[in-house]
Amino acid sequence: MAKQYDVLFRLLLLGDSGVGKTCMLRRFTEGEFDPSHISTIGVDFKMKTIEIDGLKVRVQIWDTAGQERYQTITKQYYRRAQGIIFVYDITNMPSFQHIAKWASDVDEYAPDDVQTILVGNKADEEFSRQVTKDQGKKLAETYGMEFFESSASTSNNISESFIRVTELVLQAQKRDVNDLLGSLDNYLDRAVLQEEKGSPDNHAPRTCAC
Ligand SMILES: Nc1nc2c(ncn2[C@@H]2O[C@H](COP(=O)(O)OP(=O)(O)OP(=O)(O)O)[C@@H](O)[C@H]2O)c(=O)[nH]1
Repeated sequence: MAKQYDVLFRLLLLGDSGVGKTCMLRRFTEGEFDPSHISTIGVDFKMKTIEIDGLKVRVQIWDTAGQERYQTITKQYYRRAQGIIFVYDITNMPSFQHIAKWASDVDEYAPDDVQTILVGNKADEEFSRQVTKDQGKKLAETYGMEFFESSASTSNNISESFIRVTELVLQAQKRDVNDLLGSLDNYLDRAVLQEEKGSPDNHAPRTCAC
């Protein structure tokens, strides 16, 4: 059967337990919201195909458990991630403060070129807000990340967040390919020059010793 997509990217959701990672993923992949909280055990994943710049991009999104006791398992998934969404809950200040710890783990275990964004979820719960939008923006700036506030409940900014991190991964891949082609061009130019220099036509005629 013909492949149904052009590229496959691996994304990871990271953040404290209860910030809404599973709900965000379900909202994005299935368009549904379930208000019950069943903590993820270890990791789980869902797939979705989206179209960006005419390319069919298949995203494999890994939903990690926020609970400390699963960290040894979840860290094993950082290594293969190309994009990461850091999630905190705007009604839960500690979940925002812990982003620093999640980011430092990513520094340690994920590839250097991993693309990251920051998302403050549960933006529908304005009345219980503990983290201002400005605080979120500033933290994102500190890490050089783009920032969204989302709600898995109303679906506000859910697709936008997943699509944006996928776009960033795609752009990074294109840059890598262009860099590679640039190096290959340079290499070929140098090889042609060498070849021309080494060619007998370019040497002065040798005097015969005989
Ligand atoms: N009001 C509101 N509640 C939300 C939202 N997203 C998630 N929740 C609720 O928050 C609770 C936790 O959501 P989960 O998606 O299970 O959280 P999680 O981050 O996956 O948690 P772990 O699997 O333990 O890491 C659930 O009761 C959800 O209904 C949201 O955008 N708005």
